[in-house]
Amino acid sequence: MSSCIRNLIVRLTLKSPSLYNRGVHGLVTEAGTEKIMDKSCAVYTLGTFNCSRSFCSTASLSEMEPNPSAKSTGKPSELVTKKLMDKEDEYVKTLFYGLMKRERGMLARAITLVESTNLKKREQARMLLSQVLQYNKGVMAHSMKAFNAFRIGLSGPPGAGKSTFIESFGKFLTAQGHKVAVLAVDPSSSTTGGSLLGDKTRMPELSCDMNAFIRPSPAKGSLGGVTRTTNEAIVLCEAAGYDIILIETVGVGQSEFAVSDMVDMFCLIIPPAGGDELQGIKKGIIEVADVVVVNKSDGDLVAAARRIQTEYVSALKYMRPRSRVWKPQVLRISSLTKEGIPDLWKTMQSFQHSMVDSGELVSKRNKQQETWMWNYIRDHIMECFITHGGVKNILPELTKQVRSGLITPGTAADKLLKEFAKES
Ligand SMILES: Nc1nc2c(ncn2[C@@H]2O[C@H](COP(=O)(O)OP(=O)(O)OP(=O)(O)O)[C@@H](O)[C@H]2O)c(=O)[nH]1
Repeated sequence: MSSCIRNLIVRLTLKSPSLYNRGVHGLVTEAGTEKIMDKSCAVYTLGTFNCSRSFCSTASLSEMEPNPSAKSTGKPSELVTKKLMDKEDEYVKTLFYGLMKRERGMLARAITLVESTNLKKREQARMLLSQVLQYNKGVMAHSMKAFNAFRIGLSGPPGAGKSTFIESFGKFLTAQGHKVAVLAVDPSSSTTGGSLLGDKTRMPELSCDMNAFIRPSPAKGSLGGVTRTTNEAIVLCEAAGYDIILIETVGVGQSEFAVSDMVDMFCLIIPPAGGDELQGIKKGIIEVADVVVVNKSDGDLVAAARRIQTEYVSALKYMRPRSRVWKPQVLRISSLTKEGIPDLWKTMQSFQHSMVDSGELVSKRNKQQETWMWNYIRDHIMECFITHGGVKNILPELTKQVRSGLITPGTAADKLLKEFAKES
């Protein structure tokens, strides 16, 4: 029985000699039209395709035939830049198709590319990302969804049990057929020389799971740089078919706030302890939490976990709601016994539905795109600033003078900015 492929993104493998000889490279379907892309990146509208299967995300050309009544319009598309397909960008092309094929190794290499500071690689990363963003947008349009993946931010003080939680929660999700990516944001790794976040040894079972992808935090970088690359890694993971992205952060600097700016839902994980033990939690972070998870609610710790839950429930009552449709919840779980994890997932899904149905998720993501752009600009300007020859020459002396109180920080900043304004 043949059925028509409509409104879907389909990647073709280059198997059909006739189409291949005509230079046909792949097929992109877009909002009701089916398009075929040739090697020079011109995109031809070919009408509908017949397929022996109702849907497959990857289809070989042998399974498809162009509709004989359809005509090629021969119009080039602006969707795909010609540059991408040039020979020197073979690597970008390999990565893009590797992502489409959902190869974990290619995803890891693609993330390494976006993390690179090498100028040529940055250019390649930009090409890859524009292709991937276009692809993700197409997938969303065709599946009529407001998102490809559910992005969940996780934060909490050291020892709260984040990695134990990610291990249990991740396994719970993959058992339900989800594909889970774990990314980490840890700008402190630039000073400690290496990050433990996202370290696979902290999640031994999940790291062996074929439906999970764990990426440690980059070993160096400013918060701006790390969040930019994390934003980009999210987009790459989505293209590679991961439908749940967990972004873990340590409570260092402003990293939790940066993460809350790039996720759909922000989840604060705390241990059943108060006072000094909760010092790691920054003021204000509770205000951005959509759910507070009291972990370790097992054995002798259940009573303490209940007490903490009550405290947080009353604290949240006095906070100004950030959403019209969602009130932050406080749940108790045990990452060791896995008790409470199914209920937590239900709560997360209910959050997701409310946000999608109300349109809040779309506006949140739109706003996040803008924040991402500004972070990118800030990061780039800072990089230009500190690598500027003149600035580099006077920075150590001026810093010394500011520290010893000889000049005001404002005066030093003015001098540095004046130097920066000169040609390097
Ligand atoms: N009883 C109990 N202990 C737990 C639970 N979850 C984690 N732990 C323990 O808490 C300790 C810290 O757990 P981790 O998962 O390493 O905590 P973390 O937040 O990742 O810690 P950092 O790596 O320091 O950021 C370990 O000894 C865990 O075994 C839980 O649900 N119940």
